[in-house]
Amino acid sequence: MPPRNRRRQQSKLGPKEYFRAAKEIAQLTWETTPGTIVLQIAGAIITAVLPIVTTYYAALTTTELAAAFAGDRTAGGRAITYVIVTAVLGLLLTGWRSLEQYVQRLMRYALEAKVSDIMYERFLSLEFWRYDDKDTIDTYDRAQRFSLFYSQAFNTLSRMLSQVITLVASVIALLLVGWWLAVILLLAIIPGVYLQFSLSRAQVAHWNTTVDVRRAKGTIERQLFQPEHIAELRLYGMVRYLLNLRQELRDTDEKQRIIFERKFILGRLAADALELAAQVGSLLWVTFQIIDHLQPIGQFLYVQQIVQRALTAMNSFVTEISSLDEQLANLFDYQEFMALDVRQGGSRELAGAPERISVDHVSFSYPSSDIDVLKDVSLTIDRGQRVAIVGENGAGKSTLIKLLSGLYAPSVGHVTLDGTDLADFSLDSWHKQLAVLQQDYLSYSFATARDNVFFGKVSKPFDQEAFDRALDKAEARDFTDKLPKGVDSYVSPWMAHEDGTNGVDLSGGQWQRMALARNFYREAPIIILDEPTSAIDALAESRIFNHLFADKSQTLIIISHRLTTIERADVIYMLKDGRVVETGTHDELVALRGEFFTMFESQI
Ligand SMILES: Nc1ncnc2c1ncn2[C@@H]1O[C@H](COP(=O)(O)OP(=O)(O)OP(=O)(O)O)[C@@H](O)[C@H]1O
Repeated sequence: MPPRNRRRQQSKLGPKEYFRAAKEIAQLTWETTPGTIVLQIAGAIITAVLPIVTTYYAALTTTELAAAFAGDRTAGGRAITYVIVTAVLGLLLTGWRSLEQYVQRLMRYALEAKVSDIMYERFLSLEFWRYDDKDTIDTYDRAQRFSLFYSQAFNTLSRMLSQVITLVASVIALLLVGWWLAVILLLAIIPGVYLQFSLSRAQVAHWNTTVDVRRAKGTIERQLFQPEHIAELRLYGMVRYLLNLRQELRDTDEKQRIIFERKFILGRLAADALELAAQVGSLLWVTFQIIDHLQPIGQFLYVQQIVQRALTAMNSFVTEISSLDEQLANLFDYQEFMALDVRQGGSRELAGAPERISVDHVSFSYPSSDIDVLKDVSLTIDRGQRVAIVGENGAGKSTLIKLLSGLYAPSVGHVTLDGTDLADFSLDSWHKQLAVLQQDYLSYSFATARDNVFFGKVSKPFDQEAFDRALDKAEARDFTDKLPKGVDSYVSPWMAHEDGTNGVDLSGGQWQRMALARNFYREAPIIILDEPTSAIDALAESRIFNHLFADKSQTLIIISHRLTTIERADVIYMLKDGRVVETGTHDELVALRGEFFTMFESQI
C-alpha cells in the first residue's frame, strides 16, 4: 500500500512554487481555450493602457480649454479634436469590456467542465483503500474547491497583469512630470500591500486547519437534511441537536475569519491614510507648480488621475494577490490530488472465469487501523460451487468479499485465480466475471425500474430477454408490473414523468429485489451476494434461492445469517474473529456441534 499522503505546508511555498503554479494554470487554460488566452492578454493591455492615454488627452483638453478661455483663438479647435480622440478611446474601451464578459464566460465554462471532468475521473479510479483514507478525502475536498476556482484563477492572473501594466505605465507617466512623485507613490503603497498579504496568509492557514469542520457541516447539510431522512431525525428528536451542532461548526469556521479581519482594521486605516497623504501631497505640489506657471493647467487633472489610477491598480493588485494566494493554495491541493496513484491492478487480462479461486493464508487490516480483521484465512472456491460464508457480525465476511473482488489487497498472503495472483490481473477483466451484491447496494432513485436493472450491465445494449429472466429470478416482476408505468416507472417520489405521473417509492424489500435483479441481469459466471435477502419476506426468499440453486452454471458465494439460504451450499465456511473456524456442509457442521451449530441452533 503506498505511503499516506501528507499535506504540504502552505507557509513553506515560495515565489518559485507560485510562479510554477501560475504557469500550470496558464498552460491548462491554453490547452483548453487558446483563443481566449490571446484575447485576455490583449484585453489586459487595452484595459491598462487606454485609460492612461485617455487621461493624457483629457489633460491636454483642459489645458487647451484654459487657453481658449484666456483668449487663444486656435485653442478651441484643438480642444475639440482632443475631445473627439477621448471619445474614440472611450468607445474602444467600452467595446472591449462588452467582449470581455463573453470571453470570460466562455473560458469559465470550458475550464470548469474540463477540470471537474478530470477530477471526477481521477477520484472514481483511485486505489480502493484511498476511500477509507482520511488524508485522501481531505485532499480531495480541498482540491474540489480548486476546480471551482480554476477559471477564476486565470481571470485573476490576467487582471493582475493589467494592474501591473497600469502601475508601470502610471509610474512612467508620473516620471514625465517629476521623478519623486513616482517614488512617493511607490513608498506609500508598500504598507497596504504587506498588510493585505499577511491577512490572506492567515486566512489560508485557517482554511487548511478547518477542513474537518467544514466536512462535518457539509455532511449534516447535504446528507442528513434530506427529505428521506427527516422522519428518522424527527422520531429520534435529532433535529434541534443537529441544527445546534451545525451552528457550532459554522461558527468555528467563520468566526475566526471575522476575527482576522477585525485585527487588521487599524493597520488598514493607517495604510489607507498614508496613501491619501501621498495623493494629497502630489496634488498640492502640482497646484503650486501651476500657480508658479511651471506646469500647464491640464497637469492637475493628469496628476490627479494618474495617481488615482496607480493607487487603485495597486490596491486591486494586492486584493487579487490575496485571492490568488487562496486559489493557488487550492491548486497545490489539486496537484497533490492529481499525483495520487490511480487503481492499477495487473496487466494480465482474464479471458474467462477461473476454475479455482484460492484464498491462501490471507491476513488483512484496513489502512485506518492496525487490527487484523482477517487472520490467516485459507479457502478455495471451485467453478460452479455454491459456497456460504457465515459468522457473527464483524467476523470479517464482507471484508473477505472485498478481498475476493480485488477492491483491497491482502496485507499478508494471496488471493489467486487458477494459481495466478489476483494482483497480476487487470481489475476490470476480473470484475467482468463477477456480479457482486453488497450489503449497502445502490438505489438509483433518479432512474426508472428498468434502468435500475439495466445498470447491472451497461457495457452492452439493453437485452430484453436477460432483463425478463433477471426480473423473474429476483421475484421483482409482480411489484414492477403494478407500478403506474410498469418497469418504466420512476422509482422515486421526487421524479415525475412528462405526462405528470409521479414516480413511486419502493419498500426496503422491493429495493433489495431490484438490486438482486440488477445483479442477475449481469449474467456473470461468479455471483457474490452479501446478505441478499435480509429485507425480503420468507416466501419470496425461498423462491429466489430455489432459482439460484437450480442453476448450476454459475459459481455462487453467499453471505447470510439465515439458515434456509445456506443449508444447500456445497461448502460452508464459518468465520469467527477473522479466522475460519469450521468448514463443511450443513449436515457436517451440525453434526460437529461446534460454533456453527451454536449460532444456528435456534433456526435448526
Ligand atoms: N472500512 C473499514 N475500515 C476499518 N475497519 C473496518 C472497515 N470496514 C469494516 N471494518 C471492521 O472490520 C471488521 C469486520 O467487518 P466486516 O464488515 O467484514 O464484518 P461482517 O462479518 O461482514 O459483519 P456483518 O455480519 O455485520 O456484516 C469489523 O470489526 C469492522 O469494524
